Formats: sequence, structure tokens, C-alpha cells
Amino acid sequence: MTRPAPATDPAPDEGLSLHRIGVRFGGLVALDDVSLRVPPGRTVGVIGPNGAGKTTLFNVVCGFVTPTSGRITLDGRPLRPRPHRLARLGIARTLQGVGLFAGLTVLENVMVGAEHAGHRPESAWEALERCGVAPHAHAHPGGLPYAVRKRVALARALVAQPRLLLLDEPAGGLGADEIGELGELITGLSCAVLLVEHHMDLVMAVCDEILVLDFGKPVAHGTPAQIRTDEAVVDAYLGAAA
Ligand SMILES: Nc1ncnc2c1ncn2[C@@H]1O[C@H](COP(=O)(O)OP(=O)(O)OP(=O)(O)O)[C@@H](O)[C@H]1O
Repeated sequence: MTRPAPATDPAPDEGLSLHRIGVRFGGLVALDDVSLRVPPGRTVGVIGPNGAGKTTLFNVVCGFVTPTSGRITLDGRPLRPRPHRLARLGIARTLQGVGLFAGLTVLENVMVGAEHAGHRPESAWEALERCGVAPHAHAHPGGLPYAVRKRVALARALVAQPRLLLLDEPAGGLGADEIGELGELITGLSCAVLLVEHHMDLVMAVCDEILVLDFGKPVAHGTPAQIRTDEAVVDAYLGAAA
């Protein structure tokens, strides 16, 4: 499931970069001096125990949370993310859970994503096929298994042809086989991916690099092989699961 490395290294400021991001909620420090780069075509994972700040980091990139300190750049240019402007920037996301429109069919749900991003509605079929859910196109999401609905949500994000895909706990609620298939799908993507996830097998299989947070602080950053053997990470988080 390992992703082929891009043929050339991206330029140093290409892609999304977080520079020394801090977030406070009143007296609570949710993120403390966190820097991270997601270059084009790479998959970067963010892991850590409950309350480590992973969702907050995701929300900073989506524009739901404004950092207290630090800055964000996209291709070296300052970026102030706003949720309603993400599509225009070429950024798509999936949410924890599913978040589909119950009153629309699978196809219509994905067509909404296409239209929102300014793409032809017909491109929805490609996204459905890519995510293996085209046979369910005319069904309503409510009657479909959870794993299928998650794939539809992924299709809705991919139909926007994003340069950067943000995945918030995509393995949540899936079984082992379904997680394996999700991993295959992620490794086949050509866009950059920022993955926030608890499921270590998936993270280790699909990520080019991983940032580990604990109490909002970066405690390690490296390739899956480096993270797996990092003593601080094993002690604080991975334990025997590594
Ligand atoms: N809107 C908020 N207001 C106040 N505190 C918050 C808010 N959002 C998050 N927090 C706190 O910030 C810290 C980091 O939370 P966050 O949800 O980012 O962690 P997480 O790593 O995603 O955890 P989990 O794995 O449980 O989802 C926690 O202590 C949380 O209680």
C-alpha cells in the first residue's frame, strides 16, 4: 500500500505550510508552536492521544478556528482560511462521520460537490466510480452501509479535484477490510493529503510523513519508520500498537 514517491521534490514553499501555529481556548493551550508542511502529492498524517490538538489543527486549516499565533501559507503566499472559500483554493475536506444530504441520492450528493467547485455535474460519475460507489448512485444514503456512505463523502470531496484533501478520521467506524480498501484509495490519490487519524495501521501505510502531537505540542515528526521507533512516541502514544 506504500505510495510511490513523486518524481521530483516539490519546491520548498510549494503546498500548504503552517508556521509556528498556536491556539488558545481561554486558558487552555490547544496548539503550541506547531509547524507542518503538506507538499504537493504527499500524504502527511497527524496523530496523538485524545485531546492532543489534532481536530484543532484540522479546524485551523479549514478556517473554523483562528490561530492565536503563527501563520499559514499556500505556495508561499499568506493564507487566511475561510470554510466557504476552501473550494476556491483547491482544498476539499471530509468530516468525522459522514455528513451527506439525506434527502438527495448518492449521485445528487456528489453533484452538489461538483457544482460547488465549479465542475461539470457529469464529473460526479467519475468520482463515484473512483470510490467504488457508482452502483449506489440512485440510492439515498440513509439505506446504505456506513462504509459505503463514507466512500460517497470521499467522492463528494474528490469531485472538486482538490490540490489538497483534508481527511478527518476517515477510518472511524470502519472494519479492518474496509480500512484496507480506504488505504488503497488514499495511496492512489495524486493530490496532497492531510490525514488526522487514530487508526495506526492506516496512518503508517499511507503517510509519507507523520506529525505527533501531545497536549498540543509537537513531540515527533518524521517518516512512518522513524515514528514507529521513536521512544517518546512509543511511550506516550503508540505503546504495543507500534
Ligand atoms: N472550542 C473549544 N473550546 C474550548 N476548548 C476546546 C475547544 N476545542 C477543543 N478544545 C480543547 O482543546 C484540546 C484539544 O482538542 P482537540 O479536539 O483538538 O484534540 P484531538 O487530538 O482532536 O482529540 P480527539 O482525538 O479526542 O478528537 C482539548 O483539551 C479540548 O478539550
